Amino acid sequence: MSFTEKLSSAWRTRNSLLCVGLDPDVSRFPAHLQGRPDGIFEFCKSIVDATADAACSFKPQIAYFAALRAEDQLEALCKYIRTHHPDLPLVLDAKRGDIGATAEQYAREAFERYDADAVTVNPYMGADSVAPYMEWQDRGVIVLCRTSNPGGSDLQFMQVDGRPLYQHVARLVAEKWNRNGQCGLVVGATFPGELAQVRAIVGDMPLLVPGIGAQGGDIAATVAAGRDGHGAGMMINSSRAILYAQPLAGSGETFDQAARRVACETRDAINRERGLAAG
Ligand SMILES: O=c1ccn([C@@H]2O[C@H](COP(=O)(O)O)[C@@H](O)[C@H]2O)c(=O)[nH]1
Repeated sequence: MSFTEKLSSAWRTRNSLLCVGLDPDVSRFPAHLQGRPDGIFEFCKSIVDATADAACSFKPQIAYFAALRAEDQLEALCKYIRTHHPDLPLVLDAKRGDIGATAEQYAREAFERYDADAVTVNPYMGADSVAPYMEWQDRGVIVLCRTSNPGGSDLQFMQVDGRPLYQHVARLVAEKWNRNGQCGLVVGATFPGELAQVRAIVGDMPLLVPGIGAQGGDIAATVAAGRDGHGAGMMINSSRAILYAQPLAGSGETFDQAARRVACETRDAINRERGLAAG
């Protein structure tokens, strides 16, 4: 099954547009997982199991693993997700971009080593820098378009031939790069106006939408701007707000139970804006 088929199926069967981001920050782990050699894997595994039925996908961010020389734990986590939650797409957030020969190696890293269903890439180096990922026709290639951070405007808002650069990226991907129907775009929830512009350009292409939760993006505005013709079309990512959810005072909640509660609340808040019942 291709990435886009798997994602469409997950949207339907899980009744969720929530992508759970896996950005493990050891300093925020519960005490019993700090200092353990497998602590990153165990933390993420608990989050994955606790949130899987509220999610349409998982998105590990590679930097959090690589910075701690914990790529082996990322490998183990990816294998765990594919074995225990095989119906949920695994999006490796790596934001790669380089010349073709090097991109071939990055593609192998994402799709062989980690066996991800999709990877995020940077379009700045152009068509030949993304071509090696497209060779993996059953995998997704998710291209940065209008990122969620304020500094994204420095380049992405530059006017080129009367239109902001991010709109050229959206058009280029939709009209030229997406020959196999395997592409998606990253568009931040922090910019719903631009999200609506991108949706108008790319039709039903899947969008990875980070920026709700810790970055403060508005769920109602995000759903209104980014939904596709079927009321889906987005993986709306939340990482820190779910991973480090505070257990309710006096409730005895564990960290993963708190994460589950926030994930379910976030899924339900998204679904309310889609006009769907909670749960
Ligand atoms: O434009 C972008 C692209 C990627 N990200 C990534 O998404 C998560 C967001 O984490 P939160 O804790 O929910 O803020 C993180 O992995 C970023 O690297 C993004 O935020 N914006």
